[in-house]
Amino acid sequence: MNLTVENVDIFLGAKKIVKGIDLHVANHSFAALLGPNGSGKSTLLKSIYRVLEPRSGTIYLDDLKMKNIPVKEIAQHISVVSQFQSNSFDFTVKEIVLMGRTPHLRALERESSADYQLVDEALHKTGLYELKDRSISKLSGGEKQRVVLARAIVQSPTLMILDEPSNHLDIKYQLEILHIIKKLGINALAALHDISLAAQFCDYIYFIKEGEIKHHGKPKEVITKEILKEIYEVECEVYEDSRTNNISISYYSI
Ligand SMILES: Nc1ncnc2c1ncn2[C@@H]1O[C@H](COP(=O)(O)OP(=O)(O)OP(=O)(O)O)[C@@H](O)[C@H]1O
Repeated sequence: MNLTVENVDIFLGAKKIVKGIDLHVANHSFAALLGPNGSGKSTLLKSIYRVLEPRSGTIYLDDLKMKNIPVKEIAQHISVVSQFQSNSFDFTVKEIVLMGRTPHLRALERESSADYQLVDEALHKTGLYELKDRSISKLSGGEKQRVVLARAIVQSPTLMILDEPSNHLDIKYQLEILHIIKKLGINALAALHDISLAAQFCDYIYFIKEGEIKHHGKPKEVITKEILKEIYEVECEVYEDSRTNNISISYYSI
């Protein structure tokens, strides 16, 4: 499903944290939300996956207002990858991943062999198959992060919302997780901190600062030293690697 955020304001307590944001993720694209600590990325994402209610503005899935769509139906379309919540310590990896099928089951319906097949595929994709019978409490931070991604994949979403999905991951798995998301070919919106990786994998970038979208565009249009200085207050040079065509950024020390 396509996501449209229209003129959204979000308050936390008395403070306006997100200010008049417009954003659009459509046509199987992968968009990144980039910005400094405290700029409002998680707050905006939480309003999209309905943990926070915007004070004003409208969020649409296709042309339906999100607040009018039943929660179960939303869960059939949107999956969320955020930080792992540690309240599921008794479950195995496979059991947690299987929970991703719940929105697609009727009351008391048992999972079918097709559901288990999806789980096995997601475990292979995320490099977790060997760990499938291990208790979630016995995983490293990065392994838990991959379990959350695997569960989100088996949910078969048409829109994935990710809040710093590669936070705990080493570089191999950062590359893999972004590659997996890209290959899903669905709409995805991810808050990220690594600008070069966002440039490499994302189709479109939104730069947020102090709760406002300051710039947006294709990676090569908006990842410039001038914009990075404005957003992050650091000096840098932006290069294009002639062999890979990827953007690389060299920062000056402060
Ligand atoms: N309950 C609250 N009341 C007031 N302000 C809050 C509350 N919760 C968070 N904030 C503030 O809201 C701002 C936005 O936080 P948010 O988590 O959305 O930022 P972020 O861009 O995701 O940051 P990071 O990159 O550090 O994860 C921060 O300045 C934070 O201190």
